Amino acid sequence: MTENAKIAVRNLDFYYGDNKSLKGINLDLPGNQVTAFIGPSGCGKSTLLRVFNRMYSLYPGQRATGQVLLDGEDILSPSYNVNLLRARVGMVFQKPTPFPMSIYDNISFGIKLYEKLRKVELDERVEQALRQAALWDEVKDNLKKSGLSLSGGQQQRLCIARAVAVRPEVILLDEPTSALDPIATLKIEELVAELREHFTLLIVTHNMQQAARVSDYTAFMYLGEMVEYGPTQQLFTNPQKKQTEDYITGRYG
Ligand SMILES: Nc1ncnc2c1ncn2[C@@H]1O[C@H](COP(=O)(O)OP(=O)(O)OP(=O)(O)O)[C@@H](O)[C@H]1O
Repeated sequence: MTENAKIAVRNLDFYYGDNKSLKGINLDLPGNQVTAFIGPSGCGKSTLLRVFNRMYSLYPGQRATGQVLLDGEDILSPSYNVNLLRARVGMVFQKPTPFPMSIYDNISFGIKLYEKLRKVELDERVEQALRQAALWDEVKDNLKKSGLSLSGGQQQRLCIARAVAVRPEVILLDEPTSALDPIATLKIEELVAELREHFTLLIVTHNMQQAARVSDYTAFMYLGEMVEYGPTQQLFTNPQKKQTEDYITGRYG
């Protein structure tokens, strides 16, 4: 394992029933960086992302073999507590999914699951999370309003605030801008770049320009395999594999 790997993936296979969707993945992901996962539809990007917080374990018939080491500890081990894992590895989905409750409660809900805070401390944490998600100025006078009353882009930033509020180490983003307009998309991209100061971010995107704009490292996947992984600039300007070159120049996918 390289010394600065926050997450090290070792010989990871993933199965939906009998269907093998990830094949022998090996990867070292650095901390406090943004890594983008790209590749044609069905190549396994979302499947891989969902392994990092064991989201798949909610579904019978889905299983992973191999190792995923978070700071050296195997999170796939049955003895690794999944609640602890979800606190360490947060997730933001494709469609904004605020809870049907107030903006304040959307944020405080997750914090209360893990910590007992006094009201003033909770207020501070809610404000801090909303500031980190670049949403505070827009909602500070309306914290009691429903999270569902916000625009799509604001709702997605609320979901990011909800994720950062529990102070995870890693944040998984599964195509977080695909339901948003270009301006809301730009805001989320800027936010992702800022958040790397405090978190390790892993983002699945269909959009190669987005990967090039927001990420430090890019992983190109094809048919369940990790074809190429490296610094984003190198992968886009000087790919080492022909498959990568074909994909980024638009020859397939
Ligand atoms: N719930 C499921 N049951 C069975 N097979 C699945 C399931 N979800 C995904 N797969 C299969 O696993 C493979 C990888 O899918 P995955 O969704 O991870 O790809 P992806 O790269 O994220 O695709 P997209 O860009 O279209 O979201 C595909 O062959 C897909 O058909």
